[in-house]
Amino acid sequence: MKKVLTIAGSDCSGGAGIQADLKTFSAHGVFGMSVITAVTAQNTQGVFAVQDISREVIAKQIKAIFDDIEVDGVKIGMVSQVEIIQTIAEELRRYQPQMVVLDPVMVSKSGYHLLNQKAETTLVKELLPLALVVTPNIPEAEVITSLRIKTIPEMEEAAREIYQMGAKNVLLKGGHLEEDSIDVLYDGQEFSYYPSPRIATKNTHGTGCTLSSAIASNLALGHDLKEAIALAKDYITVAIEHSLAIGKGVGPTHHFYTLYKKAGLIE
Ligand SMILES: Nc1ncnc2c1ncn2[C@@H]1O[C@H](COP(=O)(O)OP(=O)(O)O)[C@@H](O)[C@H]1O
Ligand SMILES: Cc1ncc(COP(=O)(O)OP(=O)(O)O)c(N)n1
Repeated sequence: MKKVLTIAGSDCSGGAGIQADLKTFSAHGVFGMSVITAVTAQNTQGVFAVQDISREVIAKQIKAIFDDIEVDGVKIGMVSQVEIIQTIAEELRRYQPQMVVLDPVMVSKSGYHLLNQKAETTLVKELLPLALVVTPNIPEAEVITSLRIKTIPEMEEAAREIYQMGAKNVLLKGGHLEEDSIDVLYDGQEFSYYPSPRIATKNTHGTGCTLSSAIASNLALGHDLKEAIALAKDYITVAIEHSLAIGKGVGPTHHFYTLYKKAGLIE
């Protein structure tokens, strides 16, 4: 069985972070493991508190996994502080996993800063070069490049700029566009496009976490990057189409719709 690791924060309400990542891994039939970087108190309405895990404990979690288990894929999500980013980068340089997907989580949908603003440049400098692909959403790409992004040509320009900062591949997600939800991949040579019609739902909590974990799973399963993204895009589209009206705010996506359907558990 392929083994995939998420290095990310915990979302106690189960919609994003570590919890979304582990559900995504299970839905892909890979064995999920987690290094927790922070514990958040959040739900479908907002983020109320964050407790970072110490850099020593983060380093020890990474060591415990890599010293014992072969890791086929890694996804990096919430990494809130400069010291935490430096620790993760040091450990990844030591263990050198090849299939690393970096989701540069900055601000939650509810507007909470999950990444300390001082850490934005550290994330780009330390983690970008270690990733096979980085998956910013439009607001994150705007922060990284200082460009304004509203259109596909503007997404292409930003993806090129992030590539020039040291990323091997850039997948700029289009969930924040006004019309269709088109994700744009730049590999340094050409652009590839992953379109889907915009699904009319407010329940999109954890979409970015889910997409990056699905890409990491597909890479671990042996797909090349373009296939891994295409399959992940299909997965997130179904998960959003069948998203769950849980809680009073922005509900989570459905990770097991296809599995439950095949098993006859839902109509
Ligand atoms: N309403 C929507 N309809 C269809 N796809 C969506 C919708 N919202 C987000 N997506 C898709 O979900 C994935 C995550 O994108 P996005 O929401 O931009 O990330 P984030 O959660 O990091 O803000 C992308 O593949 C994007 O195209
Ligand atoms: C612990 C934690 N990590 C990441 C996020 C952001 O997740 P994302 O998939 O970008 O979804 P939204 O929060 O933007 O809906 C998070 N909220 N918590």
